[in-house]
Amino acid sequence: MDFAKGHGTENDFVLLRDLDVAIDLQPSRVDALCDRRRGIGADGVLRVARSGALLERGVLSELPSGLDHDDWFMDYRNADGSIAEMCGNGVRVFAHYLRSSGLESRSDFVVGSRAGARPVTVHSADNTDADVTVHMGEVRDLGRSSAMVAGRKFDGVGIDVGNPHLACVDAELDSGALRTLDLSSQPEFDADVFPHGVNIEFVTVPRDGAVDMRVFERGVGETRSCGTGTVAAAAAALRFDGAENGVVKVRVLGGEVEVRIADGVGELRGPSKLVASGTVSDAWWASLR
Ligand SMILES: N[C@@H](CCC[C@H](N)C(=O)O)C(=O)O
Repeated sequence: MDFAKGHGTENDFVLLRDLDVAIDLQPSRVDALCDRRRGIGADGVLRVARSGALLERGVLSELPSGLDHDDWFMDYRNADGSIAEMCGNGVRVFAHYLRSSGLESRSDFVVGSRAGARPVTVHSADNTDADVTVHMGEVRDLGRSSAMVAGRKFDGVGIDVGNPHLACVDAELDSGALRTLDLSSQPEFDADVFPHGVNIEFVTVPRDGAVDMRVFERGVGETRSCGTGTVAAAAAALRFDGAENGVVKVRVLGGEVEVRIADGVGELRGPSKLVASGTVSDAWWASLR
């Protein structure tokens, strides 16, 4: 089984090219593949296939809105094997892989996700680096909620970007305090508001159009970046300033991305890097249960 490894601002993925949808991605296998000691190591897995093939093989029960059979589909799995609706950094890396592997030659095309179609613009791409904009769709308000970290309460706003987020812009959180926040375990959150779990962003107040962010991802733990999380953080930061629309630079542990929010719709621009490719041992893969 061939794989590629890539990351978007150090949110890293194993990509599996599976146009026939023949690979069984049961959770225990994804978990092992993403394990940084037992496997290759990654925050998630991106199966590369077309929407129609995933539908025919029963991986999708229906085509998400706006997708045609021929559209590419990013079949995303979190490191613990759970399925998530969307992954913003993943879409950039997925689009980069399509271009670098020769599967796609256009600069503008659609990448499907369980949250629906996510059109991309590939501004530049070579075999290692790319610069990609993802049209992230609707940014929906889920109301106010809060998270607890080490006995400290963080107020935030629930935001749906295809997947659920709680973005906590905190006036007392400067970049130093953000750095020392202990995100080694799951922050507490209100399961009545987020019955399917939530990705939680801790965000400094906007200054000169930029914020710093750390994130604890559902199904993964702390990651060095989360693309959908940066869109949620940008929306929350704009709202903190009393604005609905604008452009926000979001600095994460693994780099920096630019988010544009206009009329309730998000756009994410940032880098992608492809760092390796190789073969997963068939015997090892078959031995996983
Ligand atoms: N890292 C991703 C988000 C991946 C999914 C998330 N963990 C979830 O369960 O919703 C991103 O870049 O958006």
